[in-house]
Amino acid sequence: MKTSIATVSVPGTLREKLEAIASAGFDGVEIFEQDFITDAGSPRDVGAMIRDHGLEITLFQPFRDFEGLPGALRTKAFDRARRKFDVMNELGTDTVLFCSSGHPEALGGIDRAAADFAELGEIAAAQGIRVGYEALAWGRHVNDHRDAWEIVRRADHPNIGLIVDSFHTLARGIDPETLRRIPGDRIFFVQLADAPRIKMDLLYLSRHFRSMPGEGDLDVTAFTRAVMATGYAGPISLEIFNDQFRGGMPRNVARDGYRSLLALMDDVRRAEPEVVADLPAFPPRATVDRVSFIEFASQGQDAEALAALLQSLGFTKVGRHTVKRLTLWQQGEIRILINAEPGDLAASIYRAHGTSIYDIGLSVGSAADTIGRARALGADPFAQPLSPSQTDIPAIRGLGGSVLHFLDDSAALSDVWATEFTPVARPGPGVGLTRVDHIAQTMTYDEMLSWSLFYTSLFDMKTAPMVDVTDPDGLVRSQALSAPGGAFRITLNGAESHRTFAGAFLADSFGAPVQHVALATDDIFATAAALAETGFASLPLPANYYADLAARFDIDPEVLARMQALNILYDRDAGGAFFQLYSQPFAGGMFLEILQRDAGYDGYGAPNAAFRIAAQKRLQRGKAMPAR
Ligand SMILES: O=C(O)c1ccc(O)c(O)c1
Ligand SMILES: [Mg+2]
Repeated sequence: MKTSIATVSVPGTLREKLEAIASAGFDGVEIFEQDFITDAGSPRDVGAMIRDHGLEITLFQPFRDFEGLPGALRTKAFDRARRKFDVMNELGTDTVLFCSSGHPEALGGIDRAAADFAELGEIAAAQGIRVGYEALAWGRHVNDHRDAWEIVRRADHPNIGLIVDSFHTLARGIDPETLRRIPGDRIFFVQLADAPRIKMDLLYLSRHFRSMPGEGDLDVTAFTRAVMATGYAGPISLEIFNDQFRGGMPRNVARDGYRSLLALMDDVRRAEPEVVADLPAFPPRATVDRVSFIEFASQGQDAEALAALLQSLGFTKVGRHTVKRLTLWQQGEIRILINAEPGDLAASIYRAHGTSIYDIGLSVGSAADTIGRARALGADPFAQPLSPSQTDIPAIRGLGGSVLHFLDDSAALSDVWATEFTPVARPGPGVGLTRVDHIAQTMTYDEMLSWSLFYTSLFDMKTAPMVDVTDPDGLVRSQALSAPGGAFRITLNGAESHRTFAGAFLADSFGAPVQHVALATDDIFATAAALAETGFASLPLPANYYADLAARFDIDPEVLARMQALNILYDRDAGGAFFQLYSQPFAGGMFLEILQRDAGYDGYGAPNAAFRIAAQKRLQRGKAMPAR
């Protein structure tokens, strides 16, 4: 299988694009004509530069408005084609994409278009060129791959074939199974792109909102399975027009593309093993059973303040690391570490970001397989010097330079707590916190797709629809990802403005990755009552919020009064009820959440987010204002 990506998908100058594409691991590139024209090199020089990067030119594109034109326009279109074939020969590529015409004077008619392509086929054959015809979803007369195929079939020329693009088929709601009846050797090229399912003009959606396969809502896997089942053996190429990617870092965009393409082809292979050839073998998506630990980087007085907060939340300091300045706090199955070791990554994280959660330990089916898949998909492995008594726990880099460690039931990894920590106390009674429900990460809006791809390509996790959260000073987009049964949940919060609570946290902490952690209890009223005794300060909510709850839901007035007294928030959906309680912000905008969810409630209390943010900001402003 040959992997490819269109130059239009990656930001930068042509040279920057090629460097990024080659280093991500692609075999080839589609040259988007504009990227070639803007370069100062001759076609031969550009071709040589591409090959010097170890890349093949898989396609030259696009040639627009060719078929169905009358008179002089038709003559000019053929002349244009000849000139472009010459350029292609100098560049060193033999396949070109002709997209269906949008020309206002194009006449339509399947036989007219077929006749144009039959004639073009002769010219192409003489110049050693293969022409692939693609139906644009907004083409004037041809906007469906089935019609494009009929034109190619009737043109009946060996140098004229079909090009299919998942966007054009899936965004129009055309059943991808219809591809299975096209002979694979008549398909000259395959382009892949995903997109969000939003009602929008298709041209606009395609030119601005395409995304890497797996980042959107289209069934690119079904499309690719159908194409591969035809026997198609040419390049598989990404063609992604996306506004955010245009402003991104070339290397990151190319790396994400390669990651998404490999994950996709692996899915196709697992569904239809006989249709995918020469894809390197790597393990399936990892199953995450739970969050095994959460590690803070903190030192000195900040670490003491954090320890006091954990104590007020009912955690017990149960262990001290045998060699490092690392303490282990526990309650239920929740383990929290505070790392004050001077030489560790934790120390540099603390210096750069202040107290922050920089390391998350996940309990997975197989730590070795998880690392195997992560490496295959281009994740960065993480390691730091260990003392001889320390266990080498497999790890990779996560969001914002943070770390993800993987633990499993293997002999070496299952007893790290016993072997590396000296017990200092038995866990106390606690306040009823049982497990980590979810981890909330904050990033810029432009990074959201990249991080959702990171998690969904590596772990068995699904994305929930994006929701808008209003902050008094801007909008925050929030997307949840969850493993089956909610065993592991992450919410990604994309801030567009530094003035939002999320954006200010991001700016003030120089990009620290975790803004809050939600801990589960089976009885939030009992937990809140216990917390009232420990000196824990919850986030106060206004009476208006509770009046609104009373209006929206049928809550027993006595229960509602207790919720108000304890600052408990509420939500309900068809699956059940959901209760939340927040800590006051600490360490520059971090906070903790305590929640109780019915088994059937799969959300995160999104309707409450705006009230939570307003309350947090009110508290911050109150603290910032001098006492009078
Ligand atoms: O948006 C376009 O014009 C365009 C051009 C070439 C393609 O292959 C495509 O899918 C879209
Ligand atoms: Mg295309």
